[in-house]
Amino acid sequence: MAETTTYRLILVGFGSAGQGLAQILRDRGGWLLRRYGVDVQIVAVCTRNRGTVYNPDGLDPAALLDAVAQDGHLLNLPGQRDWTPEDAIDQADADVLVELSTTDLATGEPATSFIRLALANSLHVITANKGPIALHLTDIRRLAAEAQLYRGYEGTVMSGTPALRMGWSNLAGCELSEMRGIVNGTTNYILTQMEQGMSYADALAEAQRLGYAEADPTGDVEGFDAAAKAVILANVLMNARLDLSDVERMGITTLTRDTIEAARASGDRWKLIARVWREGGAVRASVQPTRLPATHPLASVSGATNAITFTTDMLGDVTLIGPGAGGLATGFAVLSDLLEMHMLWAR
Ligand SMILES: NC(=O)C1=CN([C@@H]2O[C@H](COP(=O)(O)OP(=O)(O)OC[C@H]3O[C@@H](n4cnc5c(N)ncnc54)[C@H](OP(=O)(O)O)[C@@H]3O)[C@@H](O)[C@H]2O)C=CC1
Ligand SMILES: N[C@@H](CC=O)C(=O)O
Repeated sequence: MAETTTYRLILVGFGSAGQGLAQILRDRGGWLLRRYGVDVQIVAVCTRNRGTVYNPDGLDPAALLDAVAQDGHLLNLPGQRDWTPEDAIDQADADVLVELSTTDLATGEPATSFIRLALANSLHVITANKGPIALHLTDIRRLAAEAQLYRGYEGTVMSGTPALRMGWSNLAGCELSEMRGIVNGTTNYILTQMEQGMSYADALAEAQRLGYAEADPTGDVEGFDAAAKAVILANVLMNARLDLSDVERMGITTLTRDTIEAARASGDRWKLIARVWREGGAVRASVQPTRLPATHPLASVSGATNAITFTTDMLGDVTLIGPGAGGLATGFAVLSDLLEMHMLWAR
């Protein structure tokens, strides 16, 4: 019988992404144990308004999901705690903080403080929250290295589609001169629906219902989310030191249905394109709505699907396409970091 390693997770945030992870553990927990020898237990779930629960022997993912589906909260489950996330990080018997609270691109808080506290308390950290990684990556990396702990943030760019891992690991040894693509699922979904005749407001409401949009969708439609991802790509994969204010940014709110339909009538598509490139000794980044001819490789990338093309010195262009948003895809990103930690790092 292969050795089993147990990972006890504290989840901060149980929205679309947290529930996606719980679904994966509900449906694949046994398979993960057999296939990889990992026993992944959620021991604590902390939310802002929907309750906080703790069981040192593991909470049942199905019960967590049923409670949210039926009651809209966790307040009727056993294991209630009057805990803040800080209390959970201090008091729960756990190995990993999974930080999935709301992204705040102005301060990175409160997520960054949760992450710092977790690292100080000897917990590994996995997050899909773009605030801490776009704003405080250097500090988080340093704290994790000093404490000899894992920090994973694959889900911050293209959710479960491994854009960062592709650049960092699979393309290691190549020099990257440019990265460009569609890195926000919500806006790509909205643009695709508007091409079919749906109104902007209905398309946005649908993107929210499907769990693609940020809690404040201004972050999506005004291009801040894509700009944060451009910063993360630049800083992680090109060793840059960009801030959000360095990104030339324009969202999709200037595009009307008429503009989009007119482009479609002539075979073109509007896409929100993020671009990061080397220029002289500097790294630059932009996010702009761009009209693409139908023949362009990104023109047919539709819905919440994302795509990124890495321009490399040895392979030329390498393109990765896959889901860019959604609970299950983001839950998978967390799982992929956990398995990386298990397979390459923590053993
Ligand atoms: N959804 C997606 O497709 C993707 C999301 N991400 C990122 O993952 C994170 C989670 O996204 P998602 O699940 O969609 O977001 P949701 O808005 O669906 O859920 C956010 C969760 O965080 C909780 N929360 C917010 N603030 C606090 C706080 N101070 N303390 C404790 N809990 C808090 C909320 O509590 P309550 O339930 O009480 O409101 C809620 O449970 C975000 O940072 C997002 O940017 C990254 C990639 C893709
Ligand atoms: N709101 C984001 C979620 C993933 O990062 C998006 O739509 O891409």
